[in-house]
Amino acid sequence: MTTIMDIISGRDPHETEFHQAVTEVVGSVKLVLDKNPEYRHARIVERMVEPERIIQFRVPWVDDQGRVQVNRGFRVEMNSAIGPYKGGLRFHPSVNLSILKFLAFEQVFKNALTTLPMGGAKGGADFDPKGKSDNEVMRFCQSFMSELFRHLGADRDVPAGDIGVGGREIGYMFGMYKKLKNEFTGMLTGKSLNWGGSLIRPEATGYGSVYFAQEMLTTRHQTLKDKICLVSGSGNVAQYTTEKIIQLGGNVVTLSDSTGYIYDEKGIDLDKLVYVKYLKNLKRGRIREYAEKYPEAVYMEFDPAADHSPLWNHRADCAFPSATQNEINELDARNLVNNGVQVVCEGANMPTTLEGIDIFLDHKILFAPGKAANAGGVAVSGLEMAQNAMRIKWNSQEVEERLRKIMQHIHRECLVASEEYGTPGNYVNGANIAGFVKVAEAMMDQGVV
Ligand SMILES: NC(=O)C1=CN([C@@H]2O[C@H](COP(=O)(O)OP(=O)(O)OC[C@H]3O[C@@H](n4cnc5c(N)ncnc54)[C@H](OP(=O)(O)O)[C@@H]3O)[C@@H](O)[C@H]2O)C=CC1
Ligand SMILES: O=C(O)CCC(=O)C(=O)O
Repeated sequence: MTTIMDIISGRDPHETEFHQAVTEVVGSVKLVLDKNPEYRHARIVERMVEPERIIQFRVPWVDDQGRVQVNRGFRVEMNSAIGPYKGGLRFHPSVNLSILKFLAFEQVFKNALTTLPMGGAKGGADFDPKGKSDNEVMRFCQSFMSELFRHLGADRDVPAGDIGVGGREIGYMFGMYKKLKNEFTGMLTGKSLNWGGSLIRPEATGYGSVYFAQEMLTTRHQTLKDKICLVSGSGNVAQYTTEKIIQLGGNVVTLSDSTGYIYDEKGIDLDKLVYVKYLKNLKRGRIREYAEKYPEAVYMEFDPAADHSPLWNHRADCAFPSATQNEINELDARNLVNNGVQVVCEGANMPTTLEGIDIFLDHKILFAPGKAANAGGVAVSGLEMAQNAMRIKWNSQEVEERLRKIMQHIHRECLVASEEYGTPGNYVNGANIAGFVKVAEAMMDQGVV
């Protein structure tokens, strides 16, 4: 019998990240398909793994030396069964169709979990903003949007940020869209506060991830107070994960970027975090500089040839991988377990390999997959869309309270689904199944389209 994996690996044999994301979901939803043969008959999964539309385009721009540069831009519109396409844009040299298809696929289930009406998409370019001047980034963003604009709209497709795309890039892209379409609409989220952005959107992914960890700990009558936490990354998600952990009494001892990590045994407090935000968001420097400013911290360079990451080999209670995909492999997972970790909460998308996930599940670690744990970002994007549509603005308490309730709801949904399908406490199955059923039901209602 031909399996889903045969179909996708036959069609696109090199898309390893996409295969990984699909393997994980298919493993969970098999339980649903066995109970609901109508989904098999309607070939729901076969349809879900094929993007509704992929847009690929040339992005030419001129650098500060007057040389013409050419990048490749994409938007993968995966599924619009429950709402307009929604998901971030990633600017990073590693961007390709495999990575964007895995991200768009994950986004479909994540967005369904938020309970808000959003379909799933992801896009970006193999452009590296690192080391570029503001003017170069602006010219790139303008060129990127001069093609993508025709596919976007508040009721059609609403991108946001992701790796390499923050407030600066969203601003440049919004400006170009507005000029080309001569309209001011909420067709991007993550906008600045004074022109349509929502309070708490920058904080939302990190805060939401920590709320999710808190909910998981509550099931074991514990809190984050005094817990030692390993956080990877030092960008948007890592910064606000760290902030919320500190607010809840935990102790964050690591941060990283793609070249290395810092270990600060005394803990990163709110003052040090202010410096990290300045270093990463304004100075656009390297995390190494943290250890130069705070000599109590040590900096370790990553060895690209190493079989594990030393960041995950410290004594700790909780781990919040918040940098990128596949940053925790099987050996890292074993190291975390041997070092006493009880909670692994994925702020990044798919940061753990399939083998790593198995280790966590086998050891009954409280393991939250990214599509549940980091859904707070897109949830507040959904709230930004709602505020834009109503032409109102909620205050930060209101938005954060909605975020907290959404994360509690997602946590409950995951637990309920995992129990209903015979794997209690397995948040991977819970998230995949709860997200899948909502999208599958909408696809059944809407016929074969
Ligand atoms: N922003 C959001 O709202 C959401 C983000 N996510 C996910 O969270 C993760 C982080 O995103 P975000 O914080 O927004 O991105 P940022 O660009 O703000 O930060 C990314 C961080 O991860 C590091 N990083 C990036 N690529 C690699 C790599 N290949 N190897 C090691 N480190 C790397 C970066 O280091 P360096 O500076 O050296 O590149 C940087 O510290 C991603 O997986 C993203 O998809 C998920 C949900 C929402
Ligand atoms: O806010 C959004 O629309 C998308 C955020 C995102 O890219 C993600 O959840 O991975």
